[in-house]
Amino acid sequence: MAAPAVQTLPTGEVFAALDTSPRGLTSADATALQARLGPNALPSAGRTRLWRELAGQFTDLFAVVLVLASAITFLAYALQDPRDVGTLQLAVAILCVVMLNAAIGFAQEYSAERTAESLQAMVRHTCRVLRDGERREVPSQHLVPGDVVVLEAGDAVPADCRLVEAHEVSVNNAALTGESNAVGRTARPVAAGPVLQARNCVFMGTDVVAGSAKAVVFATGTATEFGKIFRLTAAAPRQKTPLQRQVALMARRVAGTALAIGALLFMVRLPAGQPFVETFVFALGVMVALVPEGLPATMSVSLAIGVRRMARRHALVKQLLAVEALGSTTVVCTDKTGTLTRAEMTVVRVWAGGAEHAVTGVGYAPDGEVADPQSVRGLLRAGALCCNARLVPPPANAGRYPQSEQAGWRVLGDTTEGALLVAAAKAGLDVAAEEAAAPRVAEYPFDSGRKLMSTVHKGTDGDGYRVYVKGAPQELLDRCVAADWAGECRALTEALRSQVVAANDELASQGLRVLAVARRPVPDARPRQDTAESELTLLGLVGMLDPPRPEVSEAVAACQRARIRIVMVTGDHPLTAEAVARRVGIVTGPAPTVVTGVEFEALDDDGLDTLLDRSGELLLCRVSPEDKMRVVGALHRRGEVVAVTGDGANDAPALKHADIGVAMGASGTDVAREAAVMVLLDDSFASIAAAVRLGRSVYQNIRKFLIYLFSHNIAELVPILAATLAGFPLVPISAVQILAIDLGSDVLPALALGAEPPEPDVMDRPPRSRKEQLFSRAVMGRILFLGGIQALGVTAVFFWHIHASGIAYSDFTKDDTVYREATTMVQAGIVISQFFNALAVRTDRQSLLRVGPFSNPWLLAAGCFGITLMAGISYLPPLQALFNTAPLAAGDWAVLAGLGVLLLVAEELRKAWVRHRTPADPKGGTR
Ligand SMILES: Nc1ncnc2c1ncn2[C@@H]1O[C@H](COP(=O)(O)OP(=O)(O)OP(=O)(O)O)[C@@H](O)[C@H]1O
Repeated sequence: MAAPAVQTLPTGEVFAALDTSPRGLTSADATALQARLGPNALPSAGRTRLWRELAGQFTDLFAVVLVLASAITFLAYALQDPRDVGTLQLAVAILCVVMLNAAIGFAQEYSAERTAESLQAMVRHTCRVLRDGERREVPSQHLVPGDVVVLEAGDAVPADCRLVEAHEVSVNNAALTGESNAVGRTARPVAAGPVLQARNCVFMGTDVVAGSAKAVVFATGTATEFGKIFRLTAAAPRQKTPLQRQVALMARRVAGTALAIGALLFMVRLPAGQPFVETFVFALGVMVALVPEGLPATMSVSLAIGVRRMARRHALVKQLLAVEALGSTTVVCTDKTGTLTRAEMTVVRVWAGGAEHAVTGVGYAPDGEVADPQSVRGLLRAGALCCNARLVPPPANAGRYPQSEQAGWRVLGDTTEGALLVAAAKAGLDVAAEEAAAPRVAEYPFDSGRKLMSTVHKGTDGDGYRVYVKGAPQELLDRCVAADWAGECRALTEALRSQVVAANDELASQGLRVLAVARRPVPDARPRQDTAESELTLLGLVGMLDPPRPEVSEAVAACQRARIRIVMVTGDHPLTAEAVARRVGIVTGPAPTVVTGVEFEALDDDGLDTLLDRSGELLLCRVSPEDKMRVVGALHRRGEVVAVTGDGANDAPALKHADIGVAMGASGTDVAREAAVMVLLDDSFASIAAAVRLGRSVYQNIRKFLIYLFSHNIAELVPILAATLAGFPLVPISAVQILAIDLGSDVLPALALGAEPPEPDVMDRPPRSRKEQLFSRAVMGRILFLGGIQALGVTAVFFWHIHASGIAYSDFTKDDTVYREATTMVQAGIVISQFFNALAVRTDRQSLLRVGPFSNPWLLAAGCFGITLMAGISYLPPLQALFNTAPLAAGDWAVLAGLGVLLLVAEELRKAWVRHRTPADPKGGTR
């Protein structure tokens, strides 16, 4: 197969040169060729990345600081005389911290990558291809050279192909050439030269941005031009979300504070007569212990859990950023067809010559009837000839599997067109025979800016050609000069025009999508588009029913409770839009603001701002993708966090511009899916609402474990400072004990908090402000409150135990049993109160009893693990030796448990007070 010459061949010779035919390959040939050539895919990234990822964990700033601290501690141990085994333990413990941290970070990144891969696999990558003379939809991986593919605006080009038919087609070759402007393509032969420059070829990795085409595949997989230049070298660095950056910044600040506290302790204790090396090692230990090592990893795990939960609710998030932004969404601009409705169009009314005709039947099965079919056959024939969609009958074995999804009739292509084909069949038309009798010679494809589509056909009686046009009635009516009135051609007078408009309004107000159909004769096969679409004769109107999705009303209500504004942005008629909006609950009031594309375009920026200022229900109808982009930009400027849905190729700019671009996974184009950060597998609005709910809960969960983790730092630090100030010669809790808490008993509850299910009232609050800092005053306040109670408790327990012994401060040594018991009580006190703390932080302002103290079993298990570990540290001799601890009496445990309960009660009282003070939580955010 001489690929370089393929561009020079006349279209008729392309098929033979590529061993195929205009009917495409046979399935058997395609399967055999696939077995020989392999799938049409590019190899995935090499495995070496794993090692790079692992190594990357040790180059992190925290890791470097900790490795240095460990090296200094080893050195200190070597210089000590006599050598203290505790110093060695500390050095080893710090190294363990580094290892553990690297392991968590690595596991998290590895699983995030696997998740991304499996999410990727959930999005369909299919293309339309002719096999055995029939149009089929197959996975792009199954393409082989010789396949004849059908391309439409919005498709990603699945392989390198030579065009054999091109209708106003243009492609974006940016991925291949860097040139981002759309370039026109033709089916005509071009001169020999580099294939990449051939204007009659399209290439894998590029997108069709307009028009439609038929093309023969000449190279697949690694043999494509894209495959040749494709190198999966270093993957693009993964962007950190603002939330991750905030946490990283905070962790760094805390690390800086820890360093300062370490230095302060060193300076305070040294003049108090403590030996230099020991004091230095102690200060270093405190510093290391206060650094929140596992925090960034816990944060990423929590985001990754959010991503997985969203995937389960049919929302695939391509960037972590979206998880975060979803939680603060304030406006959702949503499409109508497919998102709020099922996109299952059925023609129920046909209007022609002043009379309305009902059509019966549901779904795409052509079983039903058109009242008085004779009088609408011409209209339905024209509509059906001007379609690219195909009706697919149920498979032969469907009878055996009546429940199967495939059992019914399906539409391949646009469902609006599918409905027209079904209506034509119900009127007794054989569309295939009509197509054969009046073959199509040219096409001006549908685009949502023009809202029209036209095709040119050979006249059946051999006299010239006919143009058939279908599209939005308003647009089409403007181009009509006459109307077919029961077989008679009448001039379209103002009176007649108003009759058509009234019929259109009547159909639209029932929530029907209305299409007008028209025709005109032309002398030649390739009229200019503006000629083809002017001086038309109107044939009539077709009204289609597209029922709302049942789950949407509830999701709309949830968004309204969550004070998220829903703006419907549709290309449809205002009355259709309003009827559907009422049905799903987007419009409830008597007078929603309905703005059409024409009115919208007349608005300047100030006018647009005033429009958006008006609170209340807003419907934007008959708008183009450019208008959508403008509205997103204006909302964005006003500080709103905007989620916008899109499916077409020209929705891409709006999807990119929005905070959360949401593409339709089932019906959307490849281009839209690439531009979006979230893909809805089921196209449903309800999935957006579900994702917002999960996004909010991810943010809440992150706040929960931040409060949990940072509050215990206070409990670790305060007793040390108190002892230093009180002149007690030893530390109430050693660095190794602190590390045991940070890495032994605290990590799992923090992870369990990150996986908390959404709180029941998460959608009953307004969105969090975009400006709200993660470490808001409220969060800091809670850290101090909870940490303060713990700190006071354990400090009191320590000094009470020391004082009760009656021994003077200066007589205490490290080996003293009373000291070892006291220090064990401090450590156990923190572990136990952290268990209660974890329960306390589960809710922001609700009583824990409302969510149920036992509703997160992972958290309870993690807490029990921590307490068991602590019991081991207290009772097992080897651990006693390692941590310098002693066995506690039952009464001691009871006192410590009392401390935990006290913390929980204090927090419940605080929540009750907050609920009493701000019952409606008007500001949102800090709850
Ligand atoms: N295949 C088609 N051929 C001709 N006209 C069409 C076709 N599909 C839709 N239209 C007309 O164009 C109008 C706009 O359709 P378009 O698909 O751009 O709207 P949309 O913004 O996607 O609508 P929605 O919000 O309902 O999803 C429709 O109301 C219909 O009248």
